[in-house]
Amino acid sequence: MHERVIFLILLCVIGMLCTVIGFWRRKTADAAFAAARAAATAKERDRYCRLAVLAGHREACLMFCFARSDFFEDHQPLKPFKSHGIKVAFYGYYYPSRYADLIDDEQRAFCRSLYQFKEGENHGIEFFKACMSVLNLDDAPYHILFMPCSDEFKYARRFKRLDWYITTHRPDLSSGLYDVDVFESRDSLHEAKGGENRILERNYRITGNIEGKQIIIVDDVLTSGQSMADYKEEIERCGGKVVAAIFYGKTVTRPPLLLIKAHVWGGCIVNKIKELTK
Ligand SMILES: O=C(O)c1cc(=O)[nH]c(=O)n1[C@@H]1O[C@H](COP(=O)(O)O)[C@@H](O)[C@H]1O
Repeated sequence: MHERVIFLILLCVIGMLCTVIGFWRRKTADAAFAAARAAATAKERDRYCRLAVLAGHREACLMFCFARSDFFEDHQPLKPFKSHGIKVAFYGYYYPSRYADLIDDEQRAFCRSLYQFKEGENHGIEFFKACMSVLNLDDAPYHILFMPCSDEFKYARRFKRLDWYITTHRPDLSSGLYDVDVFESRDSLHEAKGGENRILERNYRITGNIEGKQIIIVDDVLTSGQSMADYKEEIERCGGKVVAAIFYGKTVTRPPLLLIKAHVWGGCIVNKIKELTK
């Protein structure tokens, strides 16, 4: 009986200790995360962000991962890679707006320029030139096909200045802006349900003659690559051959939080060992 009481008291003490430690751990994590968000320099931001990750802050994990895209991403801007059997290059990482508080000024500025490209306020010529040059294709001429978007108006507004640039400045290329008829509006793709298995409704048809042409696809954002693969299928059905695709942005991927935590904990342990063995 006596032992039982002692055991229960011990359990209560342990429970209370865990609650207090958990409370202060959360407070520390919140404070470190707030400091990371307010940090004036990248170094300070990195330091506080690491502290917040060590204290288990979820959003800090994402912030840390977005700051180290060179480590966590499989693909880097302007470094071509293969996706769905297509050679692909992109200009920079796109961070969806829900992550706006977790990225730095430079990343935010890039996303702003991407939105401006989507809205037709940014012509995208720098993006186009940069991506085309890293593709290293040497079998011109190539025919450029733009990805049909949610309606005809947005399609023309987004790509008309690239069409102008290609027709006036690039004798090695031809523009297929008018090869595609976007005949009805559809919902924005990222709102479509089903993730990578979503059913894509085609709101366009290819009306131009692309038979035998070597095609390069141009789009604003690459996320899963599903719409690129679907467009490739339709282009090939019409007799074109897709040789590459370029994107203004690639949606950043989110590795498992455990991987991010392991990276930060690993770095912390290595630093401590270095300090002790100095
Ligand atoms: O404008 C969109 O629908 C859109 C928003 C967004 O946050 N992410 C995004 O990828 N998209 C569009 O979705 C298409 C790419 O999606 P995936 O087919 O998954 O690669 C592109 O045409 C983008 O314009």
